[in-house]
Amino acid sequence: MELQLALDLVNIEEAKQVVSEVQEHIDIVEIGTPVVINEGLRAVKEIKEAFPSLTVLADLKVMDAGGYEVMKASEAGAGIVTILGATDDATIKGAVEEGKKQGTKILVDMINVKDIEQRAKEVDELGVDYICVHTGYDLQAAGENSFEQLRKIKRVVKHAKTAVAGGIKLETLPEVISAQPDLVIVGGGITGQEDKKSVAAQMQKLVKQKALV
Ligand SMILES: O=C(CO)[C@H](O)[C@H](O)COP(=O)(O)O
Repeated sequence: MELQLALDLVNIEEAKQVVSEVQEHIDIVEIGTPVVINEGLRAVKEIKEAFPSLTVLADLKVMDAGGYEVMKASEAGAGIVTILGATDDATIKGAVEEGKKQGTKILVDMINVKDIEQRAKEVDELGVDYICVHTGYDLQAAGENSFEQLRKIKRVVKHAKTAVAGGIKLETLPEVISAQPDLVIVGGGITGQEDKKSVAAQMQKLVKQKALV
C-alpha cells in the first residue's frame, strides 16, 4: 500500500516547501488540478527535477485527447496521469496506449461515475494501472466520502490497483486501510496540518502496516 500527497492549493514554490518537509514519508506527489490550471505542466517538471526519487502524478483529469495529454504530461516528468472514468473508452484506450510507450501509468478517477461497479469492470478491462474512487471537494462539503465505493470496486476489479481519494484524515485512515486499497491519496489531511511532517509520518506508518483492521 502506498501514500500519495495531493498538492492542490499551492504555487510551485509552496509545493516544493511542503514536499521537502514530508518527502521521506510519501511515495507519490500529486500536482493537483488547480496547480496545473494555475502553473501549467511546468509545476510537474519543476517538482520532478527537485525530487527525482519521487513519482509525480499529474492530476489532469483528462476527458478527451487521452494520448496527447499523456504524452505532454510524460514529457514534463509525470510518472502517473489521471483520466476521468466518466469519459469514453476511446480516450482511455488512447491514454493507456501512450502510457505504455512513455512508461507512464494511467490512473482512472471515478469521480461522479454513477454505476461505479459496472464502469470499474469496463475500465479494468481497458488495461489501466489504477482505478480510484474519489469524493471531490464539493461533495465532501455535503458530508460524503468514498469508503463504500472503495469496497464496491474492490469486489469487481481484477487487474488494476485500487486507489481512494477525498477528504481522508489521520482519524479516518484506519477505516480506509481496512478496505485494503493499493494507494491512499491525501491532500488537506496533510497540507492543512500545522505539523505536516509528523502527520505524514503517522499516516505512512499506518499505510505500511497494511493489515490493520
Ligand atoms: O483531486 C482532488 C480534488 O479534485 C484532490 O487532490 C483529492 O481530493 C485529495 O485531496 P483531499 O484529501 O484534500 O480531498
